[in-house]
Amino acid sequence: MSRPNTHASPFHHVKSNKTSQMPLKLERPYNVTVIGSGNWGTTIAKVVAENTREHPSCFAPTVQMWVFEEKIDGKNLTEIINTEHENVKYLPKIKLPENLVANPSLEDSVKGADILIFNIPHQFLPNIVNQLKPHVLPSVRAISCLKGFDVGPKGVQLLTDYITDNLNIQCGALSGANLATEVALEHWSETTVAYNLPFDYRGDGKDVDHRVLKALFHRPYFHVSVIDDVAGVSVAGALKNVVALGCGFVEGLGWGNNASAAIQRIGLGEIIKFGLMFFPESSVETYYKESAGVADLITTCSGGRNVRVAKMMAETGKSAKECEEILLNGQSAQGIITCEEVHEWLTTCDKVDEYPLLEAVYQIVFNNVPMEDIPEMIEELDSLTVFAKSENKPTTETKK
Ligand SMILES: NC(=O)c1ccc[n+]([C@@H]2O[C@H](COP(=O)([O-])OP(=O)(O)OC[C@H]3O[C@@H](n4cnc5c(N)ncnc54)[C@H](O)[C@@H]3O)[C@@H](O)[C@H]2O)c1
Ligand SMILES: O=P(O)(O)OC[C@H](O)CO
Repeated sequence: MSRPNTHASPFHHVKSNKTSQMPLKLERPYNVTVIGSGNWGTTIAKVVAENTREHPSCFAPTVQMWVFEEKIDGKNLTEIINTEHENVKYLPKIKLPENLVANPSLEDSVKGADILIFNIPHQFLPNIVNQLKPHVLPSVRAISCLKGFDVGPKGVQLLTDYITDNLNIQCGALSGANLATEVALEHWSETTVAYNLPFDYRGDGKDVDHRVLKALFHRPYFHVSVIDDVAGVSVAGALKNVVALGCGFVEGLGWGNNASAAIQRIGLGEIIKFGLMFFPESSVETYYKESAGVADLITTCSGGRNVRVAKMMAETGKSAKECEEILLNGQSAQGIITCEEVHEWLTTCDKVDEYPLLEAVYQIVFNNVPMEDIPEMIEELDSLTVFAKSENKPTTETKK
């Protein structure tokens, strides 16, 4: 079954040109804006600003970074970033390039931009996109670093498609095994960028393509692979956060590495199944070959914010929201919202039973189901004889 009512955007399905060995020559340098300045938003802005500074013939050196303004000890965060070159709240102790300019005005930050990089917790996307609508031309190209889905009248939608549909611009995705602090410290890692050329592609050297994106994101410490599979990259990035909550539960219960590995194995299976069922354009190879696939699952389940929040839930009995607030100082654990979106969608299409782990995480987070029940909740039911819990007598339940 694929998504009902999915809007067929005029943009999506053109295969991109491959990265070639020829030096990159553009008709003019592109202006780049990063929308968002949290833990990952600031890190990606740093990566990009280092590259724009190094390649002035391809990119205007100054990178605008839109900041959701807030006061830190009575001072505007934008002012602190622009004078101390540090995001003291969301990425402390990391020096930012001086050509990265924090801007509190969304409208002003995108003025003249050729490339927009979306990097905010995805619950804020609808509001941001609404504000941007009058200010973004269709010639602009975008990359989304967001993790999550939009579930609404169009069914389950990728956030890249949400951006395309609402702003009428082509949008790709960036995702990988990328804990922000490690990338910010310039420890080596890999990432995946997925992008398709739009139908109104203006031609080599006149538009954003795979080579431009590689030049924009690749650093000696941040190795970029550019592919076409926007759906695969997006599905893997969204769902691994839900799986990471499951890992946090078993870790917090003290069940050890074997239990965490079991959750990741089952999680990977459900991620691939979800991708192929609802986004059949995604490629199974992306889930196990790309950094955005299994590698991101592993790193997120080892040291991400979702695993930390879930572990604290197990250890303290506090709710997900309470733990997020206590642990993350304004940052967001996206798995909490994503498991709700996934539950809503699977309920709508009557497929909840086919995703026992994703559903178990939702039930634990939102309905206080005991996390100790995880093994029974995720038991694979296909052609198994299951013992009815209460009476301890065999029943035969077979998955529909
Ligand atoms: N942090 C990571 O390690 C990491 C790595 C890869 C991908 N991601 C993904 O990147 C995306 C952005 O994550 P992040 O870590 O940069 O954000 P974050 O979790 O640090 O969130 C904090 C940001 O949200 C902003 N914010 C708060 N209220 C807001 C509002 N009402 N409107 C708009 N913005 C508001 C804050 O100003 C701050 O910039 C997420 O989808 C996340 O899953 C994160
Ligand atoms: O800290 P998390 O759980 O939001 O995950 C971080 C990244 O997505 C890891 O690649």
